[in-house]
Amino acid sequence: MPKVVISEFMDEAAIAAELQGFDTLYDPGLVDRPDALAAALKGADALIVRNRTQVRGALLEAAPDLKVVGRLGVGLDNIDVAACKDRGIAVYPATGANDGAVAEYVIGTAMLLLRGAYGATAEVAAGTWPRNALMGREIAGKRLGLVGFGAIARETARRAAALDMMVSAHDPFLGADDPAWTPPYGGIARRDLDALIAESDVLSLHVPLTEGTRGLIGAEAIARMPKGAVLINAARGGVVDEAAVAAALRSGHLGGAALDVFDREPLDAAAGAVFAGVPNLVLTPHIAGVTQESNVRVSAVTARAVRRHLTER
Ligand SMILES: O=C(O)[C@H](O)COP(=O)(O)O
Repeated sequence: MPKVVISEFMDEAAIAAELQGFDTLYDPGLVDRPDALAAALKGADALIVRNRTQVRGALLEAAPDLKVVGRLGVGLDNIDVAACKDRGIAVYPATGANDGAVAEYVIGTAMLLLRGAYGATAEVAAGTWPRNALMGREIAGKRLGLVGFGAIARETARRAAALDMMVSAHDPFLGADDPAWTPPYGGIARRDLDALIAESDVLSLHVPLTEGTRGLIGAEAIARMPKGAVLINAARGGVVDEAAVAAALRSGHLGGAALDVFDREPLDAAAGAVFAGVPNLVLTPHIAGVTQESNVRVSAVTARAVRRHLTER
């Protein structure tokens, strides 16, 4: 009976539906107990992870029988994909299953930060009536700039267009004749990165963390964004310089920012100190892609891929 180890949280109904008949160990706390995880991996055929379990080096050494890794998400930066390939271990990301969740996060934070009206509950309840101070901006007519134009960015673009935004994107891996630039709801303006940064009222990042994207949006790039622009990073920490974002919000050059991902996760109190008292800032704990609905989809897709790999090969 194939043995499956699951080291981070997932939807238990998907385990019951897709992995019945397997010797399954579901312990979402294993990620924080490396010795227990290594012991559990002895004789394991499959491992299912989110983004915290580091599937490389010592872990792979501890799992000589591993045949498949299921990734409950799309980013693969916690997996040494080349080492897995060398060992004949298949890796299945949950491609497409959390696109909508991230797209809603981007649209939601863009509207929240442009409007700026939703943080006054205590003042209003206390009898202050800050109408002029809370006169914010509409999303309609603003230009959304997408850095990277893969599946999540495209879902974001579709929602943005429905809200009457203008949409531009930069993606060096997508040729000018790719049909993605001309979706049925209207054209996406194809831009180089400098032009995109200079013209976007809302700039949203949709790239993996690589040598080429680390530090992509630093102080210099932020200075070239229009005054009052909103920056959203629900992609990967390290693509954005967090201290530069904090400084630009304090100076008022940026009108708002939403950061869901960080150079160091979890963000500890020392690393988070840079954000203390910074205005117009939304910080969330790497949750843009994780909703109740996406957890169900991601878990089903991943468990199914693992089951098929173990039974149909
Ligand atoms: O890569 C992803 O899909 C997101 O970062 C979410 O990842 P998760 O599996 O850790 O929720």
